[in-house]
Amino acid sequence: MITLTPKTLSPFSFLCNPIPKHQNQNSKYTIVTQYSDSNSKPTFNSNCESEFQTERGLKFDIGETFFRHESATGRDLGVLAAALYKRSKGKLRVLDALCGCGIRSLRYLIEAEADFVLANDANDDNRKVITENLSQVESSSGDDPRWAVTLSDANRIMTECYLKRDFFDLIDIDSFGSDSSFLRSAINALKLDGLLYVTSTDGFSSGGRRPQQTLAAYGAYVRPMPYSNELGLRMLIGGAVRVASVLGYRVTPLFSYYSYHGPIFRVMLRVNRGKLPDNRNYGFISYCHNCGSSQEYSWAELGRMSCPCSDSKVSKSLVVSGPLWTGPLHDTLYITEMLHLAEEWGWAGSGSGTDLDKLLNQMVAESDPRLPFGYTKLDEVASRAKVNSPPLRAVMSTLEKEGYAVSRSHIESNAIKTNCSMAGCIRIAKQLQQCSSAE
Ligand SMILES: C[S@@+](CC[C@H](N)C(=O)[O-])C[C@H]1O[C@@H](n2cnc3c(N)ncnc32)[C@H](O)[C@@H]1O
Repeated sequence: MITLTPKTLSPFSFLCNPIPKHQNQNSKYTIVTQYSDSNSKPTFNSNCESEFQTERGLKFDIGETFFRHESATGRDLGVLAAALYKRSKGKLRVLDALCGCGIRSLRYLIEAEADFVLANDANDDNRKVITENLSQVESSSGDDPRWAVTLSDANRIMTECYLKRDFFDLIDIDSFGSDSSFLRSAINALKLDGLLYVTSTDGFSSGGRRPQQTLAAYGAYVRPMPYSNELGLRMLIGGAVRVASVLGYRVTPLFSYYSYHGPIFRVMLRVNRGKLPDNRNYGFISYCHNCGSSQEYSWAELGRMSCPCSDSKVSKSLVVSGPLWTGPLHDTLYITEMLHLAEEWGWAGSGSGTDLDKLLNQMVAESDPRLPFGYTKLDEVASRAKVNSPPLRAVMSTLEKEGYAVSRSHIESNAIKTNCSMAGCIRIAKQLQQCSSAE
């Protein structure tokens, strides 16, 4: 058994040329450093110090592992995306690279019906609890193992898989802080058209207060803007775009999810052969503190940044972040199918009474291709219009009546996504104030 602590990590930076991937790669899984021992199935006994948890009806133990109840929604989304992948491809091999207690592995096995899950965590102490949890699932189906546990550094296990041409359909990177150091080996260990689910919890730098850190971790200089949490998602995707392109791959997001618990930024990416998008979807975003408008710039336009407002203070007022992913945050078709699957499973739809229902519906609405990046906070509109904060529903229905595209934002409750300018929103806020004063 090889057990490494994060400090013994090698970044494997010598691996510059990816091994060719084959879509239907069926090689037998042989490289795990430690298989679970299926003959010594543990029982859940009353001597356990920690109590069992349940999630979507599944029982599991967390022992002394790091576990966040608040991440259940992120796990729901991962399972839905994985289940759709399995339905369309007929096969699903998952690498849960930083598995904690193994709850994701369990859910990928049971709910997404993964054919095989490799549950890995660098912490040797987690072995018992991961194995206990996964032992609820038969360890093999015929001659084929259904799951295995390794206690290795994530980069090491992913690189070993890559070198053995043992590719996965889905790799889940649920890391502390930034995901950046795992991206290269994860992308290498994925099958073509595979899914990469990455997480970042370094909300401080995503908020734009640490541009030097975001530059180091994600290759993007990110400044504070009113929609900083969306920039955090765009920075995460942009970081993956950059690493993937070095290796000859391109990534596109299936969904992007922000949760204020943490805060946590999660994106599900599809990885395929390709290059950086041509001046599209990977560029710069500006925000003018003077007029509140935002713009997108390609690399070619870098020297020509200015704000449409003609105020002389403009150059001081304009802040720019990038390079970032500037394309869609969700794949409309995929997220819609996820919503339908959630309804089929009783996780969403009438009577489910869950936040997942609301979240998926908002994500579908957000994925309207007419909507630009960012969102407009109604408090900012009110402050610029010098009126009370306008009611969200009234603003949305006025915008719709005027022919604008509009949706709520899953990231910020009192904000809208719209293709109406800040000036237009200010006008509407003033009109609404006048109407309410006249009543
Ligand atoms: C955020 S927790 C995982 C939570 C789990 N995925 C869940 O949904 O409950 C991060 C885990 O990564 C493990 N870890 C930290 N650094 C690692 C590394 N370099 N390689 C593998 N595992 C690592 C920690 O032991 C911890 O269990």
